[in-house]
Amino acid sequence: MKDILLCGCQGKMGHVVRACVAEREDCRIVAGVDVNADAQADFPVYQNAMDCGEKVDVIIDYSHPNSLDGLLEYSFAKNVPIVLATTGYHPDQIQKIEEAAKKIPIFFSFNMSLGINLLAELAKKAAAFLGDQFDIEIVEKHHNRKVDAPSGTALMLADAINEAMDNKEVYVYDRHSVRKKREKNEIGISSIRGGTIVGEHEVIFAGHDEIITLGHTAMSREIFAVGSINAAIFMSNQQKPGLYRMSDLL
Ligand SMILES: NC(=O)C1=CN([C@@H]2O[C@H](COP(=O)(O)OP(=O)(O)OC[C@H]3O[C@@H](n4cnc5c(N)ncnc54)[C@H](OP(=O)(O)O)[C@@H]3O)[C@@H](O)[C@H]2O)C=CC1
Ligand SMILES: O=C(O)C1=N[C@H](C(=O)O)C[C@H](O)C1
Repeated sequence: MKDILLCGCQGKMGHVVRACVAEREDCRIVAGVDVNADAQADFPVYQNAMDCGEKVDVIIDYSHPNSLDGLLEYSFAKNVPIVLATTGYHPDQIQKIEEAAKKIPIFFSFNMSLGINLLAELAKKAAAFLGDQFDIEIVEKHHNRKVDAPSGTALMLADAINEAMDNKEVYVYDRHSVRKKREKNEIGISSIRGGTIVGEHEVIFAGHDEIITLGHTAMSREIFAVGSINAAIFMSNQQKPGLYRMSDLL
C-alpha cells in the first residue's frame, strides 16, 4: 500500500484523483496540500507541504506553479519522489525542476494520458517526413476555468516536433499583433477556451492542396488521474534521482 500526498487536492483534478484512488487497493491518500486547507477532505489538508507529518511514499501535484518551491523543499527534506502534473511553469522553474531531478526522482509530464504520448510520437514522425514542406500549426481547446495558455501539452507537442526538425523551429503564439506572412520555420500555437472542454489537441500539417491532421480528445479527467496514479506507484519504487517521463512507464 503506497501513501500519497496530493497537492491541489481541493481542485478539479484533485477531486478526480481522490475518486480514482478510492477505487484502488494499492494506494491511499494520507494527506493533502492546498491553499484551500479548510475545505472538506477525509485526510488532513495543509497549506504547506512542510507541515505534513504523515508518512508519505510519493507526492502527486495538480495545483499551480506557485506550489513548486514548497514541494521541492519537502521532497528534499524527506527524500520523497514527486509526480509533477501541473502546467504553466516559467522557463526558470522548468530549469529548477531539471536541477532538482539531479537530487530526487521526479516524474514530469504536461499530459498524463497514454493517447497524447502516442500523438507526440506520431507528430514527430510526420514532422520528420513532411516538416520542411508543410506548415505546422497546433490548436488546443480547454474549459473556461483553465488559467494557463497555451496548454502544457501544446508546448510538449511543439517540443517533440521541434526535436524531430533539429530544433530549428520558432514558436508563434499570437498573430494578431504583427501583420506579416507566416515564415516557413514557424510552429503556430493557438488556444481556445470555453465551456467544459476537457482537453483537445490538434497538430495540423498544411501543405499545398493537402492537409494532414493528427488529434487527441480527452473525454474525461480520469485518463489523466489514472496516468498520474500509475506514475506515482512506479515512482514510489524509484530510489535513483532523475527526470522520469511517460516513456519510462510504457
Ligand atoms: N499533466 C496532466 O495530465 C494534467 C495537468 N493539469 C494541470 O494541473 C493543474 C491543476 O488543474 P485543475 O485541477 O484543473 O485546477 P484547479 O484550479 O481546479 O485546482 C488546483 C488546486 O490547487 C490550488 N492551489 C493554487 N495554488 C496553490 C499553491 N500554491 N499550493 C497548493 N495549492 C494551490 C487551487 O486553489 P484555488 O482554486 O484557490 O486557486 C485548487 O484548489 C493545472 O496546471 C493543469 O493544467 C490538469 C489536467 C491534466
Ligand atoms: O488544465 C487542464 O485541464 C489540462 N491541462 C493540461 C495541459 O495544460 O496540457 C493537460 C490537459 O490537457 C488538461
